Amino acid sequence: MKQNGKPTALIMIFGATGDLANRKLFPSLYKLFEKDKLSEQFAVIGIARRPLTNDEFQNNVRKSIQSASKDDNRVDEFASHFYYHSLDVTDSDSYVSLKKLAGELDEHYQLDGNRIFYLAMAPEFFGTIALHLKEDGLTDVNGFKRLVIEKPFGHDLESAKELNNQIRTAFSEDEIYRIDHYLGKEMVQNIEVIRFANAIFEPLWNNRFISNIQVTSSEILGVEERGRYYEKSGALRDMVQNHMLQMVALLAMEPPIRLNTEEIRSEKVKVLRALRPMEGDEVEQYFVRGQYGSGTVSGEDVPAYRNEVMVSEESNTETYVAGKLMIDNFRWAGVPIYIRTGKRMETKSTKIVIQFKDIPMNLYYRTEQTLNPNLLVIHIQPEEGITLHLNAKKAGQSMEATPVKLNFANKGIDGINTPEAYEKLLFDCMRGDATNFTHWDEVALSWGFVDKISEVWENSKAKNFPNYASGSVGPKEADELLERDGFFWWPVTNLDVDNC
Ligand SMILES: NC(=O)C1=CN([C@@H]2O[C@H](COP(=O)(O)OP(=O)(O)OC[C@H]3O[C@@H](n4cnc5c(N)ncnc54)[C@H](OP(=O)(O)O)[C@@H]3O)[C@@H](O)[C@H]2O)C=CC1
Ligand SMILES: O=C1O[C@H](COP(=O)(O)O)[C@@H](O)[C@H](O)[C@H]1O
Repeated sequence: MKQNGKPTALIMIFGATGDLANRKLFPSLYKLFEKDKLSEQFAVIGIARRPLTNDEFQNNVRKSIQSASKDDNRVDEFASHFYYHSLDVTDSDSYVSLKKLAGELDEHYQLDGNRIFYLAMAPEFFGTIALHLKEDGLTDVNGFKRLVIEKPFGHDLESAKELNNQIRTAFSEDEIYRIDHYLGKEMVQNIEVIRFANAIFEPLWNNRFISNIQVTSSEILGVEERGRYYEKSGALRDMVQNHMLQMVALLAMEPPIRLNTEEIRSEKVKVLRALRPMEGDEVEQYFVRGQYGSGTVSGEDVPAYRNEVMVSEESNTETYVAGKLMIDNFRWAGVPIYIRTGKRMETKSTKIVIQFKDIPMNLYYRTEQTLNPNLLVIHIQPEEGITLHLNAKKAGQSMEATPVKLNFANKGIDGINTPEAYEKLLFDCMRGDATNFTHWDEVALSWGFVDKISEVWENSKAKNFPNYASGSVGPKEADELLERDGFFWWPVTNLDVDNC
């Protein structure tokens, strides 16, 4: 049910005193409220163990959105919708009082029994919470019930299946919203539009015209305080299984017959099914792992991964992955899709470069000039936009060609203030649009692919770790991966919209 077309719901945030809730969820909800996308009929119950009064919790909420707003009255009004319930999620008894509070708020705000359960907690609790929600009757409602679940969704295919079975006892697949925050990014959502709304791209979007695709997501940050989690995860599970493969699926999928959740997901699933599987001894041929050593980042000396807090001095965990993916279907046969992601790199940048094949005959050969390949660059972050690299005539008497760039930058458009990924995703969830969340089939196929690689890496110690310095572009083996195919990584720094 909606009020003036706006969604109404009771949102229960499990892990409401944590980092994610404070840094992302409260500010995103506030943005929706400020933009008048939330009706007055909403309430939030924050859940965590530590004892807090409603007033203390509302103060925390106010603090978390301080930088997002100057309007104190709006902030107070927003915070008044927040309630706190202290509960240990493993303690069966405490769900009874949570149910009572939920019922009272439902009535007070006339929420029509709509409930969103947002699990912003460590994944080991996901199954327990879902079971309690069902057993203790919190999911017995007249309205909709939706479960929003954070990553990581399992550690491998087997554990992901186990977790999925647990949450499926309480929620059906279409009630589960598995967050991949990359799917909430403006320019990731734009991939579909660039491809399917432009006559000049879609006819060329195949192995006849594209020579290779490069997807880079590099970070300046190291592992920070997340050593305990990251040691068991590594870049493969942390970034490749989800964000990187999701971007690849969007780039490679067939045009869906309709722009709805089922059709788009079904096309993405087909891409993941077509990923060329690797046998154990092929992993080294297709994938490169790296771990950062000490170095200088943005003028500051930083320690090696092995010297970070909660990290073993002999850690075999990768903080960098580069890989070559082959999609064995009619459209993509023979086109390598290279991916790379790493921590403590020289720059923060997520970019997609589509490199087109050279034209069949270079008419400008007499000038002994090598033409640059046409590139379409999709700038995901920090800058958002598109650059098309072309060749044009150099001004003057000669017929020499010179590279030119056509740019579109989101920030160049008046009034555009791209919403944060979490803002978009929360709104989608409230509206019941699951397109930008991952379906179980996508999760299972991604784990199936990644498990092959992690099995090999876990059973063979990387002899050369650390193999790249903090602040660098990663290990040399990643360059060799492309050199073997006659390609090179397009440097992400020179392709910026701002540099054009
Ligand atoms: N932080 C981020 O940017 C991102 C986080 N995630 C994922 O989101 C989830 C939460 O991350 P994050 O916010 O960083 O984690 P934090 O460690 O900061 O927060 C954990 C929260 O869980 C609560 N909690 C812990 N144990 C219990 C318990 N037994 N019963 C009730 N509450 C409990 C804690 O409060 P208390 O101690 O008071 O009980 C706290 O509110 C994780 O799955 C993480 O992987 C995903 C992407 C980004
Ligand atoms: O999910 C994760 O993503 C972040 C990178 O996200 P971005 O939006 O800043 O590109 C990464 O730092 C983190 O390790 C990972 O868990």
